[in-house]
Amino acid sequence: MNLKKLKTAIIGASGYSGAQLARILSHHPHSELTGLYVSKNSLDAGKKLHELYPQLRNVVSLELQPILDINQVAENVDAVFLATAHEVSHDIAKCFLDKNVTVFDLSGAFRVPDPAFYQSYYGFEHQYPDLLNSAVYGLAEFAADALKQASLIAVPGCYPTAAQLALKPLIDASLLDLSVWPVINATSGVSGAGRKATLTNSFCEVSLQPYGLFKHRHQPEISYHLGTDVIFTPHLGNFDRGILATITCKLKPGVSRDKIVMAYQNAYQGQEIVRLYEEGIPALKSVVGLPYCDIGFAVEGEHAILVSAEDNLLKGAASQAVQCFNLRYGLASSTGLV
Ligand SMILES: NC(=O)C1=CN([C@@H]2O[C@H](COP(=O)(O)OP(=O)(O)OC[C@H]3O[C@@H](n4cnc5c(N)ncnc54)[C@H](OP(=O)(O)O)[C@@H]3O)[C@@H](O)[C@H]2O)C=CC1
Ligand SMILES: CC(=O)N[C@@H](CCC(=O)OP(=O)(O)O)C(=O)O
Repeated sequence: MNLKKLKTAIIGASGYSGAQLARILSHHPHSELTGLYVSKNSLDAGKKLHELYPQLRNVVSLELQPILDINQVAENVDAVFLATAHEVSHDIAKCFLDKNVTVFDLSGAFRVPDPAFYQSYYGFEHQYPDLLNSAVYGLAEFAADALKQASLIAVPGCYPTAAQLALKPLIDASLLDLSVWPVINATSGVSGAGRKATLTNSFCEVSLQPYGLFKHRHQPEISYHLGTDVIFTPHLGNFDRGILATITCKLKPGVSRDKIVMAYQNAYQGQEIVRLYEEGIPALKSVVGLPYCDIGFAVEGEHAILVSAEDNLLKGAASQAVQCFNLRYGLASSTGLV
């Protein structure tokens, strides 16, 4: 492929997903990583990224810069990755779009095209309904065509990625009895909460525990994009990285194991990043540090249990954003990732 190197920048580069992006984009064959940005008053401004993440020594050489003039940053890049809080992404995406910069937003600011959803689940009034309508939801394995024309890409949430990759092929193939809502139980490592210290994610406080029961913002994100109601319960686990989702669902009468295998194979044929287990069940240790989502399942009578595993910072955030970048610019989805 003859694509020139595209100039890229990361906003929120000192955060957990921003640092993963920096690692990936600094050796991606079609990215020239030109800037790593943090907030205007960030205590990390002026530091090299490897001062925060020693594993990036000799991998990423750029310094973290305070974002003083967004327009100036926008004038000098082709694509920007927003690894920032929802409210920050919401406020700054338009500045980049106005300068014809393609925006890959890792936050939830543009994932569901319904302004009322933001008031209920994110606690702010969305100011850009037109952008909500034009944003492409970047569940990479299902969005290749839409991504080719996209200017604003809403990278799915970490739990929604794991849940949808397991459920969507079976829903699309009409194998599930959706009068019984699929039940998604998923456990995330603490890095899912971001780098800023809080009491709930401090070492001595973390203990395996469900949270956000019936109220987590990822439930409507999953339901909207799957087109069906679900019960979603996230759990916080006492490990740093990874999400494991265990999903129970009811099959339509007569649906066999073979039909499920076929539905997954049809959906993921040629998709390197989703790995199907025809035997065995995925575990976190097989995906942490890697861009894959592993999917396995078991069937008993009219029920199936689906299991998906991913690294929340990679397939759940940074590497999926790079898959979207690849597809946006006509590259193979896994370029620079495997
Ligand atoms: N962690 C995860 O597993 C996942 C996260 N996400 C989403 O990705 C986004 C980033 O998450 P995560 O990496 O965890 O977050 P972190 O809290 O780890 O990092 C946030 C980053 O944003 C910077 N920042 C804060 N305010 C501003 C600002 N006004 N302008 C520019 N930079 C700013 C912070 O640096 P400083 O404060 O020093 O300026 C830091 O670099 C969030 O929207 C999150 O919901 C999505 C999927 C998974
Ligand atoms: C363990 C943990 O706290 N996880 C985060 C979700 C991860 C994430 O960042 O998802 P979004 O991009 O949708 O915010 C949470 O439950 O809020």
